[in-house]
Amino acid sequence: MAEPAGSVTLQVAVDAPQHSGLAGPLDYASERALTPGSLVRVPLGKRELLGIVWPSESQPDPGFALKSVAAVFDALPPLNDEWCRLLDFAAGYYQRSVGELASAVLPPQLRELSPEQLAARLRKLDRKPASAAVAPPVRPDLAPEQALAVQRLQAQIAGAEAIKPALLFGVTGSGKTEVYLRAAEAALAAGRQVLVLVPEINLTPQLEARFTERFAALLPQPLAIVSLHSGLTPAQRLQNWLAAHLGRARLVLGTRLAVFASLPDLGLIVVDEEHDPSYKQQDGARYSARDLAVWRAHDLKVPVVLGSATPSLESWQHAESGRYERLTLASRIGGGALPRVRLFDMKALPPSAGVTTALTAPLLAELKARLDRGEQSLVFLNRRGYAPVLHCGECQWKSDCPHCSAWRVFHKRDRTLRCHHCGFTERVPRACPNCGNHDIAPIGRGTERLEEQLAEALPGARVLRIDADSTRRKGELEAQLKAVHDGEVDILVGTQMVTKGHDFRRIRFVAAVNPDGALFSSDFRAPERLFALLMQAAGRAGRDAEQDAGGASPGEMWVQTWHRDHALYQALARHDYVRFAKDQLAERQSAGLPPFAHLALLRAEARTAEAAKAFLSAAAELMHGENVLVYPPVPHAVARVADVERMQMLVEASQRGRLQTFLRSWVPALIALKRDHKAVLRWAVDVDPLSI
Ligand SMILES: Nc1ncnc2c1ncn2[C@@H]1O[C@H](COP(=O)(O)OP(=O)(O)OP(=O)(O)O)[C@@H](O)[C@H]1O
Ligand SMILES: [Zn+2]
Repeated sequence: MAEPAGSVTLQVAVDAPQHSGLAGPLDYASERALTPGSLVRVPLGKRELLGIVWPSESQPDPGFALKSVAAVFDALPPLNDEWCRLLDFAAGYYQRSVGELASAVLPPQLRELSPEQLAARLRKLDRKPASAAVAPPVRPDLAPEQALAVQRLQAQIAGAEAIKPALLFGVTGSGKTEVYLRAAEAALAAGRQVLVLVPEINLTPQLEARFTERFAALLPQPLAIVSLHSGLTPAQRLQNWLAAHLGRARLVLGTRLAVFASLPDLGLIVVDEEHDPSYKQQDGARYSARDLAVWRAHDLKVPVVLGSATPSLESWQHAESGRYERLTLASRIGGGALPRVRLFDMKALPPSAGVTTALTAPLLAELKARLDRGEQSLVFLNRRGYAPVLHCGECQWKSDCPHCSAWRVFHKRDRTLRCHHCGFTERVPRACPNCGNHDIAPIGRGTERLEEQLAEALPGARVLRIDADSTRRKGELEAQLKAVHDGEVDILVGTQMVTKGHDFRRIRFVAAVNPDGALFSSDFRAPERLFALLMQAAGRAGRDAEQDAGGASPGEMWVQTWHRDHALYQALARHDYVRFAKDQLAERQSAGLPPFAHLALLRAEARTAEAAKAFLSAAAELMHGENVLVYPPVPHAVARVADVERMQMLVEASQRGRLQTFLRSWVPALIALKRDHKAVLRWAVDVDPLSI
């Protein structure tokens, strides 16, 4: 029966911040019934916002006049149930409102366009020309281990095998990408869409090129292969999102936000470098795209592949317990050897002139020898800038940031002191601002200084630095990577930006010059991250087996360390992730840490540490007799940023369900509690926090 005009009550998810107390979808009146998942515009306070009609039971008459839906995006098919379930789950799990999460993950332009404008964009999609015809690609014959992995995945895709998340544990250069390509091919052939997630925007062009090369002939329709990440222009992002939503895009490649793409025929999810911390969103709704990918695949009963040479300990534990199926690629393509890892004992180094703590005499000699043979090398230092701090030898002044509990980093190129936390930037002073001494000097080194020192020590060498500073402008990174691939670079200096994922064919030698810092961090995940980073870095060396055969010197990695005997380095030297994981998991288990316990972190920020702490202490008071353990509030590792003090408090539960039950009642209580703590500027709950 058609209802009279204005009489339907709809639930609409809108971006009302959770802290406003408007947690769930809100009621609106509508002239006609709308399918759940329809996009609408609705009034909220003085504004008009994008909303999504949310699936719900039929609503009783509220007994008062509701505001009406202002406009309906009729031209756009509604988001489907599966998408709404994903949002519901993620919002609940990470303790945010559905509307807030939806607004964070939908293309920003959707919020700005009117229904007419959106309809015009949709028409524009129809006018996209098809790509030029290309020859079918040549596919390499699979190595035996690859073939086995592909076969297992194909069995799941074909429905011949029960669906179970697969952990593709493959050493660097073992051809994991080829396994993704074959699995994707099977899913595409079955008429399904494929979602491929990568941790870094930087890695998307390379991956897009590989997938396009493989599938361009199979998928000639316009927009059949698209990417989704925050580096796109708003118009591109909307276009690609729409293509996915309409089912035109068959293959979607993207960063963590792409896990929320609307994909009506989704049939396979790939998460490359699944251990990478970038999969965790670090503000707003702090979701883990990796974990949501696993949830989404489970919900849809489609296969998901998590790939890594150094899986997260969470995933590894699932493989050990049998919840995930482990698919192993133990050898490199072409039978190439993994690079030999040499732990270089800094204590044993005889003091000699001209030797700095990073560029030791033996390291320079090795780089020189490689240079003379025309081989490429990579020097890895995870710190950008020229030097982490400037120092006055007279009065001991240091270049601290006036707004943060951190040093300002010296950047020589533009002669600035820059705070990497709050961005505060000043010209480098000519003399010590404290005592006037002219002799102020940098302490320590970043990539910029390393680059300079290398160029001085090895005249004639073509040294290139790649880090966040050298790649600020669009296209710079691509150009720099191309120079490396084309052999126009002898020595590449870089941060972790260059250690991840790149298929460098010419690099034979990798040196990590100062990695010890993370060994003694208070964060229990620091060793896991360091190990992964160094394994990745090592993995950039000697990737081309033909060069091995061609008599080039063996691929090698040097680690300059003061702690040669540390178990982490010993495992690294043997490429023994399995042993490393076993040791770490034993430690985690005896300490009651994840994956054997489940954590949430309550963070609070205020002008004073006392105010932040008072809120956290009061929050702890709220939870009497609960099944969770609360640790005392502690300052954040960088306690003050931009004049704001940051405190945090850890909550631990033995089971995920218990933690969730607890959070469901605690978070609303925190919203109320905040009203009595006016000095608190911001607070947030981080579920499954990554850095502590
Ligand atoms: N079966 C195969 N035959 C020949 N070459 C292959 C095969 N599989 C992969 N390759 C090539 O081997 C190289 C390494 O593969 P790939 O980049 O997929 O490794 P990976 O396991 O993803 O490495 P990493 O973890 O270091 O990124 C690539 O250049 C790829 O084209
Ligand atoms: Zn600062």
